[in-house]
Amino acid sequence: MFQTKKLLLLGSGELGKEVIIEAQRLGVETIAVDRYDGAPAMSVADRSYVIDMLDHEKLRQIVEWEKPDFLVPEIEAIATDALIELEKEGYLVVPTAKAAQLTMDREGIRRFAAETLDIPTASYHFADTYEAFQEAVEKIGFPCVIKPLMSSSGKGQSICRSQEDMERSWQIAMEGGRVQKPRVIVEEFIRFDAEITLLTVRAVNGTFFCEPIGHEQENGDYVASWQPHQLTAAQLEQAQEIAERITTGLGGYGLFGVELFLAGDQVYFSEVSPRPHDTGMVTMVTQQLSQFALHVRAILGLPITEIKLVQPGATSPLKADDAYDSYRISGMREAFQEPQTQIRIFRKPVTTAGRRVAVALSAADTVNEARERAERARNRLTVEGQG
Ligand SMILES: Nc1ncnc2c1ncn2[C@@H]1O[C@H](COP(=O)(O)OP(=O)(O)OP(=O)(O)O)[C@@H](O)[C@H]1O
Ligand SMILES: NCC(=O)N[C@@H]1O[C@H](COP(=O)([O-])[O-])[C@@H](O)[C@H]1O
Ligand SMILES: [Mg+2]
Repeated sequence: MFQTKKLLLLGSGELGKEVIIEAQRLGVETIAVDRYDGAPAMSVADRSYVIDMLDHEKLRQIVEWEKPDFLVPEIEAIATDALIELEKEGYLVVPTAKAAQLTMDREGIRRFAAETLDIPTASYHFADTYEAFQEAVEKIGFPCVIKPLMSSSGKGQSICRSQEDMERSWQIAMEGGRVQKPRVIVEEFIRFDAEITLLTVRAVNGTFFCEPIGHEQENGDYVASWQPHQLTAAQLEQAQEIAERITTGLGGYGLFGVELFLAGDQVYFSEVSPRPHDTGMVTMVTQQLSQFALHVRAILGLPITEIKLVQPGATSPLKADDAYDSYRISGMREAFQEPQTQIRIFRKPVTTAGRRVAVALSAADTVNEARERAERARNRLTVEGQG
């Protein structure tokens, strides 16, 4: 029998699917877990489980049953207190249980970055009643950004521009959060020139940075990403210093997506994913080792040498316009007219309005050309739904 390590993935979306593929390439046995059946990574894993990952006991049961060598969170919404316990019992949580716990909600990571590590961020306040929210908005001033503590891909997020927006912003946050805890972060609105993800790998032989990835967001969810994004020498130095400090603070081995805002000479930390990042899907066409391959190598305790950017590239995500119980994606023949273009179809079983279902990835001699190619390819794809 082939003896190998076992990796258990908590969260099985499009990013986890690529992690599993990379782990399998290195001979690792893979188990995918998510809250619903037919999640993308499940189709490529050795086996899978469907549980409520916020349920401490259920999570523990699966871990005790499978006894994995690596517990790899793929989303934030996990019973992280169970991960803390399991780590104490000797399980290896990627990158660390502390990283999973601090990034599970916005308060943990924001306080850690701004208050413990003294890293520059937008000013912020937390509120768990409408009255406290009103006070927080008053302190921060308009415009400000309102987000539920536990959400991702912009769910529940809004910009509050004036007194008239306040009730609406509170309501959006209450409906968009993942747990029914009425707590929000009110953030100063940063008028940034650009925002980037700095993929940072902590491996057995040191910390490595990928070329910065530029991206654009609409309603808190990404709509375009490209690599490289040119930074001035001063910006790059600050960005790498922030990334080094935050990832050292979280510890462990793995890849992190450090989200930063660039405003003039100032670099602000926004948040960090202790795992591959959606905007980092671009590395599947730009780097010799994608963010997923780097994550797996680092997790396994294997060394990383140079991270080579082979050519500029860009991504353009395809989102469903509505909720469909049954749907198909058409237009691949037309999309593939674009040179140096690939498509990843995630095969999510159902859609909701705005749910990401596929991504177009293009390479070119310049970032601009790659962006145009990816966007044209994605525009030729359509989500045709029923029900
Ligand atoms: N304080 C801010 N000032 C200006 N823009 C902001 C601010 N906070 C967030 N944004 C915008 O909203 C986007 C999403 O915010 P954030 O990353 O906090 O949300 P998220 O739900 O965690 O998204 P994801 O899970 O995709 O990373 C940011 O990338 C940025 O474009
Ligand atoms: N910004 C975080 C992010 O992109 N996470 C990715 O989206 C999946 C959830 O998608 P869903 O909400 O469509 O199920 C997650 O499992 C992960 O792969
Ligand atoms: Mg973000």
